[in-house]
Amino acid sequence: MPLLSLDQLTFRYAAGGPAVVDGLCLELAPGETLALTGPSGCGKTAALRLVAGFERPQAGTVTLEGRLLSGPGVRVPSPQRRMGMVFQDFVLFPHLSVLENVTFGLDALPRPEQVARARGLLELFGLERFEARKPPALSGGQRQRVALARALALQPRVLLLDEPFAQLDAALRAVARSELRRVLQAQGTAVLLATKEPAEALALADRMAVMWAGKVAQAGPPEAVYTAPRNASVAWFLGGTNLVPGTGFGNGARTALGILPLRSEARGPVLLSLRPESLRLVPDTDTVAVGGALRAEVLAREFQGHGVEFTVGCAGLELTVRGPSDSPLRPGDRARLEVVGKAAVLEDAPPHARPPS
Ligand SMILES: Nc1ncnc2c1ncn2[C@@H]1O[C@H](COP(=O)(O)OP(=O)(O)OP(=O)(O)O)[C@@H](O)[C@H]1O
Repeated sequence: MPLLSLDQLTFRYAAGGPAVVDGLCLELAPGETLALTGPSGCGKTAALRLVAGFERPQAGTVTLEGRLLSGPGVRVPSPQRRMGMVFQDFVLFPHLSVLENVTFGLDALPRPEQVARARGLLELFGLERFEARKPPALSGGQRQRVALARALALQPRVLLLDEPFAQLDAALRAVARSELRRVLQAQGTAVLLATKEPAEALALADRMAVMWAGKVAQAGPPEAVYTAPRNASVAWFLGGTNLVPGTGFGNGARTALGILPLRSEARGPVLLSLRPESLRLVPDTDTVAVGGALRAEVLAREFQGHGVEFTVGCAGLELTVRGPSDSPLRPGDRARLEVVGKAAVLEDAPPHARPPS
């Protein structure tokens, strides 16, 4: 039995307004981290607020361990849901020490147990040296970890995290991410995480659900969703892609780039997603044309530190290609393009098969 179920959950902020959560169905297994991801405004926060009990759905249900929390005529108040929450604007008590912040709400336990539990969590987050400090004397990242420790100290059945790393810089975010993953694994806590950073969802989640306009566009393990996006929106959201129309003939498709191997079988007109890392650019130093090689021209080059992203023109298509940061290629250079990965078959209709608008 899933720990938490959302079934056909539908929510509008105003009567007659748009459904910001639109028939949402999700299940969270015990100990699982499920990331809700998708572009800004797709309804991630609204979904978390419905689970937390801050909002009342107009239709559908929220069930925890078989108990109805929200549904027709039922609304269990938020404090009785025993969920831990760290939302974007998490608040610590500034006048209390770190230790007192983490033991806050553990009144039912004898003081030595409160302190032992809080110290155990502070240690897991590498915060043991700061237990006597007050939040204003901590960095943003340290405060963030105290907020997470405080939420976990209450041993919630489900931890709801809404953009928990929003206030951290990129380097600190990567550290906090791996730290949180380690702590969650050690604690076995089930987590529903909302993030608009695809990298965060890909790195942290056991399963992810990409949301689009209040609905789940695609759900599954991060590797599966990344390598086989269902449609162009999901492919774009998870790190950009190249859309290539073609004609499928089983496990391959004829395209302007030649015959491409496919991740799944397709026949007839198809739209394919070819990730930028599935393409490779080789400087074209030969004066003689190489049989079968695709000729490309570098149109633009963006240095990204860990690599370079090129825009190239090839066979009438404009493509994005990732390359190593020391690539000598510059705009205007000619190059050869090699396809080194498989293309994913999208559900979207290819351009020429779309009905005229
Ligand atoms: N209090 C409100 N009243 C009316 N509409 C709202 C309210 N809060 C949010 N919305 C709208 O509901 C939709 C979903 O918002 P939500 O905050 O759930 O999106 P999100 O996916 O969490 O976005 P972000 O990643 O930017 O936090 C948006 O169109 C937003 O403008």
